[in-house]
Amino acid sequence: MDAGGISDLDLEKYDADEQVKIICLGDSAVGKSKLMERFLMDGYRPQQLSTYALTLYKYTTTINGQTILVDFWDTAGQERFRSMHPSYYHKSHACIMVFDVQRKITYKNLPNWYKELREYRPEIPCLVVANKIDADIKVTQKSFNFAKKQGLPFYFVSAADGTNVVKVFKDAIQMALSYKKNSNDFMDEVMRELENFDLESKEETSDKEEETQEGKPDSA
Ligand SMILES: Nc1nc2c(ncn2[C@@H]2O[C@H](COP(=O)(O)OP(=O)(O)OP(=O)(O)O)[C@@H](O)[C@H]2O)c(=O)[nH]1
Ligand SMILES: [Mg+2]
Repeated sequence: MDAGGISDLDLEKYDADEQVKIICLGDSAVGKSKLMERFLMDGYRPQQLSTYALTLYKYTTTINGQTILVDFWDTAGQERFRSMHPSYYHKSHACIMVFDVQRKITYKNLPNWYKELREYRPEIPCLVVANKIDADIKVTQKSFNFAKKQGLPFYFVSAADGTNVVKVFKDAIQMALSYKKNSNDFMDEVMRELENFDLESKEETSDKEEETQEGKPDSA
């Protein structure tokens, strides 16, 4: 909208039929940037320094003959301070909230992220993503009930091997679009689909099994 200097990317905007903004939330090092990179470049570089500047990824896709421009926002490492600048949330249409299945603390912090999200964006679709399942596939049998309690769609993913990454981002785009169009149809459809989802069926295991290596940082 605010075209200062018009770059090639800005020009795309004017050709797009629809434009949505999708934000990513979650503790540091849960894999937010890797997930974006995985989806956008279908590649994965195992080592990278934390993000220190806000990164905006532009993605164009065609859905039902319409050109959709998606702005994916990745954080500036502000999450270390447990709070994002309000402009991060401004006019966003969907949120991908990520935790690391190998570090329980990142799961425990989800309610804080969710609370802040809802202060700024009470209604936007929010997808909960359990990342790094490649490190130990058994985690998909543990119960992570936060999403269920809040009535949010939940996905087990891996930025490392790509499991479910495309699914999450495609669903996020669809939900962002339907939010913008003020319809809950797609959201309902996804919730129904996820209820029958294979991995989800094993979720009623005990809370104990949720214990992982709490506080253990990823080795660099
Ligand atoms: N095993 C495994 N490691 C991953 C996966 N995704 C990310 N990582 C690793 O986790 C670390 C953090 O990933 P980032 O994508 O930088 O995490 P981030 O959430 O963007 O972190 P900040 O930018 O600091 O907020 C990196 O060392 C990645 O290589 C995954 O799916 N599996
Ligand atoms: Mg990052």
